[in-house]
Amino acid sequence: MNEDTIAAIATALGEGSIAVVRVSGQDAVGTVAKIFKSKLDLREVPSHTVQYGWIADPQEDLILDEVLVTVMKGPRSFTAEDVVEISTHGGIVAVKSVLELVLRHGARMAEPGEFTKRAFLNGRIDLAQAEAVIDLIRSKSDRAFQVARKQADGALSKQIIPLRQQLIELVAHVEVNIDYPEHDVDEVTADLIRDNCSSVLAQVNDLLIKSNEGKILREGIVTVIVGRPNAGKSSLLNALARDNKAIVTDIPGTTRDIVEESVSLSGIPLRLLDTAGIRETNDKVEQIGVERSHGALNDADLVLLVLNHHERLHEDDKKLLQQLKDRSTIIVVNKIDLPGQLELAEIERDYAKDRIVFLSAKDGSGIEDLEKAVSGLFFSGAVESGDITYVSNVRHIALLHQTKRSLEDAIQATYEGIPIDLIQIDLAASWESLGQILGDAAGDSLLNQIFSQFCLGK
Ligand SMILES: Nc1nc2c(c(=O)[nH]1)N(C=O)[C@@H](CNc1ccc(C(=O)N[C@@H](CCC(=O)O)C(=O)O)cc1)CN2
Ligand SMILES: Nc1nc2c(ncn2[C@@H]2O[C@H](COP(=O)(O)OP(=O)(O)OP(=O)(O)O)[C@@H](O)[C@H]2O)c(=O)[nH]1
Ligand SMILES: [Mg+2]
Repeated sequence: MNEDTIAAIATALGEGSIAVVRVSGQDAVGTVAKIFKSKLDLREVPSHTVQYGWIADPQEDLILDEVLVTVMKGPRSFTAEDVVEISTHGGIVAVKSVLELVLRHGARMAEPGEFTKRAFLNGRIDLAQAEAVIDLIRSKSDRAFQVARKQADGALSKQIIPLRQQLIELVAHVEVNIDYPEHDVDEVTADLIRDNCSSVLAQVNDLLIKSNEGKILREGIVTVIVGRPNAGKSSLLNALARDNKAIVTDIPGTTRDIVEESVSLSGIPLRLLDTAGIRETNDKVEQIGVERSHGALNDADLVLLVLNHHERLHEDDKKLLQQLKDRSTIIVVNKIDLPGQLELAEIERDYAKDRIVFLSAKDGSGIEDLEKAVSGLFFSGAVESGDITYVSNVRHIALLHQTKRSLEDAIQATYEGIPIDLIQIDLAASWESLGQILGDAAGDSLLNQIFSQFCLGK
């Protein structure tokens, strides 16, 4: 258990109705008790109760704020240590002055992710669950949230733990049965290793297939091309597919139904969907097309928003720019072969430069820049694929691959007359790499790297 008591603001900084200072550690109750005035002494109150009172600077006899204080004694708390939460009035002034006072009375400022790190170090959650907490905070869609939610509850861990158990029992069993390690494996032991490794391998493969990577490799990233009529969406699909798949005319409202095509951009498989141009229309068929465009947009992993370089921004463009700014979106400024009218500054307010690509779907110039932008997004992990999966974290996927290789090596070795003590090394390695997913024996540098991605106060 950690010696020192940490504190941080747990809520977003900005105007809001309530803000929370979170304090955790051995002396959390004692620290807050020094600055909290109420009917009861905070050191005496029952755990998991809320107290009404005032935060006051005892030296200056100055009242800072009227608050509610929650006491949660370890181990029944988020960190498994004593936790005290102070709910202050919203806005940054009240909460900052309360935090400063807490820091002057014995707590130290928490590092980013330190509360969750303590929950891990104190054994309340494993590393895969802690990592899911970051995904929870970052998730931008209901589905991404659901995936993270499941993992935070230990869905992946629950599948890994029995596999590790099976492997450790195998290692122990083989250990007892080898009298002469330098000799070849006898048939009974070889069969035992093959049976167990194959069954674990099948389940590891299953996890990999269900992982994001697996889904993307099988089905491609669902990529929707949207924009106003005549922006050049169908022309872009054709340019990327190197084929005249979609009908292109200069009549706005040409595309009515969704046109689908699988393409590979720098080796990344995309399922491209060309959609009807989004606008208000009285044409019944076109209306249905526009509805389908919105539907496709909701289900997309990646969005290519096509704007016409030769025209000024339309209200419909502005709406889409706003709607898509928190999604995995690339802005495609098309028709750069024509003189520019588009108000770029307005787009650059909400979109980073590496998310904006200039091209001409007509003559093909700039298509490579789009490829670069897509692979940039993909490899940074910003593109999240739709389905509920257990494994979405690249660290977990890499460790599952490592486990798979060790298991395959062990199975192979039983056929090649390799000494048993060498096979034991492969078995132990597979047990260890599975354990690393859960954070077994995780080193400081890995933990720092993971937890530093958190926000302050988490
Ligand atoms: N005010 C507040 N709201 C919050 C959090 C918080 O820390 N504070 N959370 C922070 O993310 C989330 C809730 N997550 C939590 C997860 C575990 C425990 C906890 O105390 N677990 C103990 C005891 C369980 C029990 O009493 O049954 C345990 O699992 O041992 C608390 C909050 C969302 N809302
Ligand atoms: N000059 C120029 N014209 C282009 C370019 N891309 C598309 N066009 C022309 O713009 C017109 C509309 O292109 P489409 O690809 O059909 O546009 P769309 O966005 O699919 O339109 P809808 O299906 O009606 O929503 C056609 O006449 C294209 O030839 C480009 O890069 N440069
Ligand atoms: Mg079209």
